Amino acid sequence: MTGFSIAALTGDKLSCRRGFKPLFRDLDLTARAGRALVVTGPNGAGKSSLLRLLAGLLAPSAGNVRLSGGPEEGGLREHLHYLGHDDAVKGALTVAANLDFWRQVLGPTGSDVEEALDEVGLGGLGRLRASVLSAGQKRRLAIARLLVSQRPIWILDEPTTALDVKAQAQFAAFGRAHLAAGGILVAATHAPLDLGEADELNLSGRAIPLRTEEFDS
Ligand SMILES: Nc1ncnc2c1ncn2[C@@H]1O[C@H](COP(=O)(O)OP(=O)(O)OP(=O)(O)O)[C@@H](O)[C@H]1O
Repeated sequence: MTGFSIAALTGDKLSCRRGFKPLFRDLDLTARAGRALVVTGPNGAGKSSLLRLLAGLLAPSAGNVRLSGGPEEGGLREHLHYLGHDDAVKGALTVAANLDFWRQVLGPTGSDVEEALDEVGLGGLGRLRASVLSAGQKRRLAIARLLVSQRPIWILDEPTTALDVKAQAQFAAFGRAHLAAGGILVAATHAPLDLGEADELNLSGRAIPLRTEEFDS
């Protein structure tokens, strides 16, 4: 992997609402190159919502997200990989065609398709229709997107869901290699990810209590 030059992804005074519900307010965070930021907290605490804010997929109700250092050109979205809960696998396409699609969309700057499938343990399955993959295999295919295009920022929502123990260890190795290359990695998780020394942002206790008038507005 090549070295990356973006120094940090920062959220300043972030506030978030989902529907009528305020989730958190005035949240400051920094994800630094070379050190994972792990977002934890109970179900419904707002981890996925925060990751969507950081990825530019959801607008904060206040505050902003910014990059420091790195190339001037391109917005945040051109520099990041976002893996949500949904694996974004098209069942009607083959495994290889799914990955090739993402390689073209995200930029073919990493491993080629066959290589990446081998790396995630899907070698030999490229010609299979993706609809027949198991849940863990679909997650492996989603993780292969991280390998076919080199992007400095990885924003990952529960990346090891459905992965067996070996695939979890493989994912951890990919994450550590990304960080060693100077990448930024933010992950929401309920389980340890084995990414080396990491910063933790725990959203429990940050939830804003609902007030009845918020149901009425
Ligand atoms: N599109 C939406 N519209 C309204 N409310 C939403 C929407 N998406 C999420 N929410 C609510 O926001 C809250 C936080 O959801 P979020 O998915 O961010 O939590 P989470 O911490 O990632 O949870 P989990 O650990 O269960 O994945 C939940 O109460 C959820 O119902």
